[in-house]
Amino acid sequence: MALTINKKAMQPVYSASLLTKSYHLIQDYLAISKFKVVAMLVLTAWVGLALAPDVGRGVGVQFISLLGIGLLSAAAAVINHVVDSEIDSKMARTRHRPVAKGRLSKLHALSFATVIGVAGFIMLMLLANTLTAILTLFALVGYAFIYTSFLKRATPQNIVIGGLAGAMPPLLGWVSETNQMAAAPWLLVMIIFTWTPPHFWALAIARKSDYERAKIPMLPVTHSIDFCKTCVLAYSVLLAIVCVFPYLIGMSGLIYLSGACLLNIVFIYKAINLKFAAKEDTAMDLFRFSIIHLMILFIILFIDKWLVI
Ligand code: HEM
Ligand SMILES: CC(C)=CCC/C(C)=C/CC/C(C)=C/COP(=O)(O)OP(=O)(O)O
Repeated sequence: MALTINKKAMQPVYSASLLTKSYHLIQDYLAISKFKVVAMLVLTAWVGLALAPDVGRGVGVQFISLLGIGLLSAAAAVINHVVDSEIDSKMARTRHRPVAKGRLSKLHALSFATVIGVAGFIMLMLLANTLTAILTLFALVGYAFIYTSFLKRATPQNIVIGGLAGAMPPLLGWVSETNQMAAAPWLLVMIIFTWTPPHFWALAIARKSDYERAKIPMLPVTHSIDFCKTCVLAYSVLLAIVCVFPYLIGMSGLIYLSGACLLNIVFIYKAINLKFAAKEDTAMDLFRFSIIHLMILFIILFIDKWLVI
């Protein structure tokens, strides 16, 4: 009798703790996948796909192609958490990450990366094409191994060179449709490639002491904060120029051009502020704006192409 009562009393407690455990595990999986970054990568891949010549593929197949690109990007992010766990544990911004903190073992994280990575690759092979699968795999290797294991620790130009991997998704989206390379999507790659240095260096300025402590040669550490601010300003001007090219080659129209100019004026204004009139939060403000900038820019690219005649 006592046993039955106990059993009944324990059952809800057991279920609740299982539920809590699963919830925390999912939270950790999302964190090591850099879920928000991957969402942005998939947005840029989607715009690349949407701007490609229509070859009559179904929406379902397009969705699976984007899912494949997203899963391989997430796998790259998980490998980054494993390779960087020692560095992450030394930095205030990253020390609570699941692998750095020891909540997830490296083996557990790598198994997760393998499952989602293989799933993503198979999706691309079966429902997109081999070229997309191979290019996405190159991007994974570029970020997870070349940038994370080597460049990040080797040179202050780490994120300039390594940025190419994160800039690839518009090309991947385009190629998933057409099964061939073209010049136009490379312009979109160039936009993200030029956007990455001011995006990251703004954060690195605000978090310089973190990188010093972890002995990572980020630009504000190896050179000065002042020099880094000059580079941010120079790249924001370069970004404004590169953003005009989709209009110049006839890929996008006046809606895109107006939106891009407005966004880039704000970007340059904030970069000038950072260089000449910085307050405590100016660098983080620019970092946050860079994310909004890229998101709106790609949404405008889509609107310009599809919703306007
Ligand atoms: C080598 C290239 C890049 C570097 C070094 C870099 C670096 C970073 C860092 C350090 C953060 C802060 C993460 C945190 O708060 O824990 C961040 C956030 C973010 N990055 Fe980048 N990034 C790069 C490329 C990209 C690309 C290509 C995209 C998208 C197209 C992107 C989108 C984002 C987004 C959306 C966030 C905010 C994430 C959040 O709020 O959790 N980044 N980036
Ligand atoms: C297949 C494909 C498209 C792969 C690209 C994957 C990817 C997640 C790119 C984003 C780049 C990024 C967030 C870099 C920050 O790494 P960090 O180690 O400098 O930053 P952290 O200190 O926040 O980890």
